[in-house]
Amino acid sequence: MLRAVITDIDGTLTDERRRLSTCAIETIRKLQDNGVQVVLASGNTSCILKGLSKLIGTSGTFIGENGGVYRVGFTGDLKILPNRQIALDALDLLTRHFQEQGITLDMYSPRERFADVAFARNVPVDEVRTLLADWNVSVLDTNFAIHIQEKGFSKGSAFRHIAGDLDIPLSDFLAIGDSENDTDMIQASGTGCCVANAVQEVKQAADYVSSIPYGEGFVEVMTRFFPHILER
Ligand SMILES: O=C(O)COP(=O)(O)O
Ligand SMILES: [Mg+2]
Repeated sequence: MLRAVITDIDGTLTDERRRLSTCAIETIRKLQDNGVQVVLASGNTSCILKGLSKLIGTSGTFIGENGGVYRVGFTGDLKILPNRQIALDALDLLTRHFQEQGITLDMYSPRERFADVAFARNVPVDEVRTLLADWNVSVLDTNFAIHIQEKGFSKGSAFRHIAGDLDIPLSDFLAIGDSENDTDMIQASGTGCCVANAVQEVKQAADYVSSIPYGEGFVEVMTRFFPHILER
């Protein structure tokens, strides 16, 4: 039985300019108030996730940095899993490579990250992947940023830890997202969904794709799967 939701943020609860959708927030509050645990799962930093959990009104459980960090409930400790040094060493190589082309990487929240590194998409992600092909790192393009992290960590891997800690089977979760960093989380859940603006890889992994994009698409999916709460 569906009793928890794990949701991506950028592109799923926001519009294309990263502004939170107010109807998605209202929907999360109704779910949470009616006993459906809502977990945020994002490439964003734990600072942002702590604030959003409180201000949106979720369960307090979140995944940050694409599975590099997670916390269970508002009082849980922040768990930091990967070795960030590997990502920093890879970043060094990228910085020198793009510097030679006169391009400076535009880093996102470098001081607030414990597990990965993230930068703007003003360099070709394929070139980044080629440069790091032999490294023990994953390269993720979220449509909002490029992230580098030690291999073996993802939203899906942190999701398994969280489901175990909460004692809720993965099959009782609905997962929803939009980008390649959401694919394994969507596959691991009992009900995998995505919004209409999702990339093709995610649409293929999902059981259900909304007909409308972004936050309104999130509301559409939740109304379909939790009609007893949201259609009242
Ligand atoms: O941080 C990003 O690049 C994207 O974040 P998201 O995982 O919430 O879409
Ligand atoms: Mg996203």
